[in-house]
Amino acid sequence: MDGPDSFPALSPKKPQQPGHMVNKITVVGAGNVGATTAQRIAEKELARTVVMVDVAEGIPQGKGLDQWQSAPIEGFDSRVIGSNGYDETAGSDIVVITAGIARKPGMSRDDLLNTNAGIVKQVSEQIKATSPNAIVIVVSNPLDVMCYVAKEVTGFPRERVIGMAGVLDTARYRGFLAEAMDVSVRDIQAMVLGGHGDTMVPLISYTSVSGIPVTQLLAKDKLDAIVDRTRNGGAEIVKHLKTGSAYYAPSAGAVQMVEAIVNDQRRILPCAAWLEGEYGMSGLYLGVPCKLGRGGLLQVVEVELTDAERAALEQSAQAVRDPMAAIKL
Ligand SMILES: NC(=O)c1ccc[n+]([C@@H]2O[C@H](COP(=O)([O-])OP(=O)(O)OC[C@H]3O[C@@H](n4cnc5c(N)ncnc54)[C@H](O)[C@@H]3O)[C@@H](O)[C@H]2O)c1
Ligand SMILES: O=C(O)C[C@H](O)C(=O)O
Repeated sequence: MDGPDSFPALSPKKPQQPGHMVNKITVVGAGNVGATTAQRIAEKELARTVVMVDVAEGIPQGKGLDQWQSAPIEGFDSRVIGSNGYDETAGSDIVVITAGIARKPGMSRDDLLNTNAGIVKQVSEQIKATSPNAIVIVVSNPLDVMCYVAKEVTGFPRERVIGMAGVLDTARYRGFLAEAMDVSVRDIQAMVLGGHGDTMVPLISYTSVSGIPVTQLLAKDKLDAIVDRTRNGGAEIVKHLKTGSAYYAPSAGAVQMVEAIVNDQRRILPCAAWLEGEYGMSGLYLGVPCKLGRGGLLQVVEVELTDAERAALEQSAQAVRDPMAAIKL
């Protein structure tokens, strides 16, 4: 029968997703990365309440309300709220720190060091006081050093302070490879380790396409160009945007880590972890393969590296140690 009566009854756009939700997830910083992260967490229903906190008056409240008003359309029941304080965040299961300034064209991430160390210190003090059992995922740059600040100030164990960068760097690498070979991104397995800077280490020896070593499918010069583009992937976007840096892929990376923890997925993802002897190094954060599940960092996975990869990882570690030594907490 024609006409409006034949229309099916309106139903939520998406069926309920399988999986768990925790009680509360806080995202500190309601800017580009923070707001997008909060939205993705809510849309995936990873927490009953998602709290956005920012020092900018009205911004987290306005964005929180706006996101919550998308819930009837998108069909999610996570409640999103915004605040300028930490009372609403009390007892968070997970806190994602995105507060801090972003770089502009011509700047390196290390140029953000002093400003963001002050911001991450202040945020970490608040988290320690209000959510002492939270798992903290750091996104603010320079990433590896900001993880150190968060760990030092909260005093949380390494299992509960982890950094997001490797998932993003690996996603860029996988995307460039998929494009070059005209294959699905889903079929590219890869891992980018090291610090989140120009010295990061895309591991060609662990890069495959549905199990086929990438070196059998792509010429060396093309592969080298992709490795180079990956290392400069953040700067490429900063150059386009002119003000601010990437946030769609970074927020997706942070939420993949959140999801692995909330759903106890035990995924092996490249994350910044505090090293305690793994890869022959201690006393710094560095991107390494990590098993994530309930509790946060369950294990740092050690893999064999070629001599060249090991040397590159050492060099990348030094590029983290230098700015780390320059900050005073
Ligand atoms: N690790 C990564 O891979 C990665 C990826 C993208 C961005 N980043 C970094 O994430 C950070 C945020 O980037 P963005 O694009 O969202 O920047 P943005 O400027 O859009 O947002 C940052 C927000 O932080 C807020 N803020 C500042 N001080 C604060 C404080 N003390 N407490 C709470 N909020 C505070 C600001 O008001 C602002 O809203 C930057 O340092 C950027 O370099 C890291
Ligand atoms: O490049 C930046 O400054 C932001 C972020 O670290 C990125 O890699 O996109």
